[in-house]
Amino acid sequence: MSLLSVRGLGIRTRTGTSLVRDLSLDVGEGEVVGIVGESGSGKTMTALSLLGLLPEGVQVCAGEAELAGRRFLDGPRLLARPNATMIFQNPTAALNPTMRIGAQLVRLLRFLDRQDGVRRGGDVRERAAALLSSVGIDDPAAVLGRYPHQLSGGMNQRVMIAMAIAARPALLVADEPTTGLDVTVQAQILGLIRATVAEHGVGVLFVSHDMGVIAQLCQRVAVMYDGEVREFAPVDDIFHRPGDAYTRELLASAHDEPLAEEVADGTRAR
Ligand SMILES: Nc1ncnc2c1ncn2[C@@H]1O[C@H](COP(=O)(O)OP(=O)(O)OP(=O)(O)O)[C@@H](O)[C@H]1O
Repeated sequence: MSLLSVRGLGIRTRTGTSLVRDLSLDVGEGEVVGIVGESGSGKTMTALSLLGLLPEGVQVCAGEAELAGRRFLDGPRLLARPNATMIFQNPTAALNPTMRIGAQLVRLLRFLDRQDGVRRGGDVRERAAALLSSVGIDDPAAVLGRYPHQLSGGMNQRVMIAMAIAARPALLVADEPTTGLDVTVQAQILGLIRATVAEHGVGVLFVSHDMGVIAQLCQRVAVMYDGEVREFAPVDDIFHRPGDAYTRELLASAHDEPLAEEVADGTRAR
């Protein structure tokens, strides 16, 4: 059974411009599903709609979505907050610039405790430090005392991922989380997402315009063009047997012969 199931999703502006049409996809437990496509194809709107985070003036107009068997989206109505969290492209902007990392994490953990109605033992600051360790931050005590602008983009992205998994979501939605990071840091963050999937069994919906990143991380891929899914298939099919002319165009423009070889010889991590 799918963890996330989206059927016939439609998104439009309040003035009637259609942004996404009849989009269907699903994500299994422990699976990373990519959404790829050129700028403006509707990837971000799709991701935001699933968390009830569409910008002012943009709304879901059709379709339904279920997470772990519970319907949370029914046409324009968000029935419940899905057990999903989001990782954004620009972590430094997504964090509060005026608060130290420790204060932000403590506030989040207290909020989550209240939400769960659970009184957890242990010092909340220690739990915050443990959370940072779990995302590969070697000196959590020092990082807790810093402001976001005092950390690198990659470090802030680790903090964002720590915050995203603190809520123990069933689904992580990541929108270009490695765009703008240098290649080495990008590889580390992708490794962290992979490790998170392995450890917590979450499903991931991973938005990217980068076919290379998609090849490294995803098991299945939805290719979007102009608000529609043109092809939804296993990553090997997308790279080796693309069924849609637009997918072939996207691959050609990515100039990623080496990546296709990686997929073929199995050196690509899954
Ligand atoms: N706040 C908004 N109000 C109205 N239309 C919007 C808004 N934000 C984006 N759009 C439009 O929605 C369409 C889909 O945009 P979206 O951001 O989902 O594309 P994308 O595939 O994620 O592109 P990118 O890779 O550049 O982020 C585009 O035509 C865009 O202009």
